[in-house]
Amino acid sequence: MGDYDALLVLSFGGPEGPDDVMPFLENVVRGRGVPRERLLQVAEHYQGFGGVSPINRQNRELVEALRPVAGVPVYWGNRNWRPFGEDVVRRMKADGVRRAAVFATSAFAGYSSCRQYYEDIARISIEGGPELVKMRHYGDHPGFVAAMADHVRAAYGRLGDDDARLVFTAHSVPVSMAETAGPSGGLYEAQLRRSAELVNRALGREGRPWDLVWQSRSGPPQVPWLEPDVCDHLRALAEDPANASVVLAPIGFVSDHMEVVYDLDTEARQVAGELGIRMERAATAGTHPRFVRMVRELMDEPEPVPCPLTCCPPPRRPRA
Ligand SMILES: CC1=C(CCC(=O)O)c2cc3nc(cc4[nH]c(cc5[nH]c(cc1n2)c(C)c5CCC(=O)O)c(CCC(=O)O)c4C)C(CCC(=O)O)=C3C
Ligand SMILES: [Fe+2]
Repeated sequence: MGDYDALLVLSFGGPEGPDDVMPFLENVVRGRGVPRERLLQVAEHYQGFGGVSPINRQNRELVEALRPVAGVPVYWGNRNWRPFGEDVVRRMKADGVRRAAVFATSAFAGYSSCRQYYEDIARISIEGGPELVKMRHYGDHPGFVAAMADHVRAAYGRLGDDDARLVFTAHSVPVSMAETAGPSGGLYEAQLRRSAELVNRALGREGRPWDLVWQSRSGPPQVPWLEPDVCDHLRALAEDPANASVVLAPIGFVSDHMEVVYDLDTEARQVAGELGIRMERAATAGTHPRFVRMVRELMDEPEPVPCPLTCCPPPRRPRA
């Protein structure tokens, strides 16, 4: 349908050793007004894992899983760390690629999750190089929904408690960014809610409660971000003794990132333990075969209409 001669997996990138951590973080926050203290704190999270984020390994595994299904050569490049998108595009040009489907490792609308990938594409595109066509948002795709549902079901199985509270999480963003997501605003949260509802339904749990809460807040404290934070939510749930256990489902992430292994598996797990709540974290979509097949199905859809340039504008710099 889309007639692509290559597939480019475009991702965020992450450090792969202690010396990578600070240069990586400086790439991420360049000009974004993230306070120094927050940056040093996040650097500690990475150093606690030997300076290695799980994201690159997960992306390598995704690329390997895609090779036999994509039907075209598969490339991988990142915004913030090696292999950088700009270098990969030069290789694609040398290989004679003319028109590549771009699969961003972020499923939803919004500045960080969508617009920034369009900015990456504009920045890395070169004269005589491949045309780069970004695939659509896919949080509502049956492949993503089925993969998440399988992983949530497995978490319920490990917990052995069908009555565990189902708590979906996604990366918090500034309230102003959430309000301007999508052509008429609010689309990041609306898509996440829709996706959570579809997963809940796929589990045969319609009518039973689920929550969508936020994690990994950044930025200066005076800037409001989406709330409640997952740890505060666990504290609120603990007030009702009916909430003896919780399944956390990181629906806002397509693979394990530092935000998942630190903010959920380390921090939220500790809070749950202190509160006497039993907790299981569902796996991210990762290389679930249905999720992998989804990527090829996206390539077979009619070429997606690009988002209008007016939606998901970059945040205004907070004044120091
Ligand atoms: C919505 C969203 C996603 C989900 C969509 C998607 O998946 O793309 C996401 C993903 C990710 N965010 C990541 C890492 C970081 N994000 C930061 C900072 C920020 N994230 C934001 C939003 C999001 N981020 C925002 C509004 C900021 C404030 C600064 C700014 O406006 O840019 C910072 C700075 C330090 C801090 O945390 O304060 C880091 C290190 C990694 C890599 C993790 C790894 O290494 O495993 C990944 C996949
Ligand atoms: Fe982030």
